[in-house]
Amino acid sequence: MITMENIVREGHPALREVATEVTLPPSDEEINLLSDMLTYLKNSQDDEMCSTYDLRPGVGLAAPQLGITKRMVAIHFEDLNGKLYSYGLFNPKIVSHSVEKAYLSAGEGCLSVDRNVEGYVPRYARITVTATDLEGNKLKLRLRDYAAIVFQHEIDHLNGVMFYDHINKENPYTIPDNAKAIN
Ligand SMILES: O=CN(O)CCNC(=O)c1cccc(Cl)c1Cl
Ligand code: NI
Repeated sequence: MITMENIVREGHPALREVATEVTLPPSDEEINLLSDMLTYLKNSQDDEMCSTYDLRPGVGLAAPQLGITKRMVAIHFEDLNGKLYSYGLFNPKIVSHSVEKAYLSAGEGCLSVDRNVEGYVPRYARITVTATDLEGNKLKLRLRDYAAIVFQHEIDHLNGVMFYDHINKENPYTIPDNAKAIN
């Protein structure tokens, strides 16, 4: 099982590389890895597992955070309307996005960042993502608000981008232009 020991931290080169596309169909090793990434997220959202294995909670995880520069991400969370987003994705790609931006008023955090970095992270309010899931289905996901933000945080990891790269250096709490707050 994946634990925090497997997660690389700031300074590890994998976090600043552009990850490589996975050749489809994925190998058994790649399928098992992506499945283990999804399991990490589920474990990290279970109080027992969290305390037993000293896990930090997460709603997404990208392979570069394990030092593996492949375009694979796992997402697992329930939004405020109770909609479950649970995906293991190969080669996710943002194919279109809104002009409007959005940001989490609570800011963002990252398992690969062992410190609190304050400030608003401006992102697209709505995105369309194509990807192949763990079962080999080609997906086209239209995402908005919190889901859109989480997917962008993960896809950023595949491009060597950290959430704080987006924060305004002069004033971290600058309200980004044309952006709406998401609580
Ligand atoms: O790359 C994934 N992680 O680092 C997992 C830990 N961070 C989170 O779960 C998290 C927390 C707040 C906002 C966003 Cl957007 C995310 Cl993604
Ligand atoms: Ni992260």
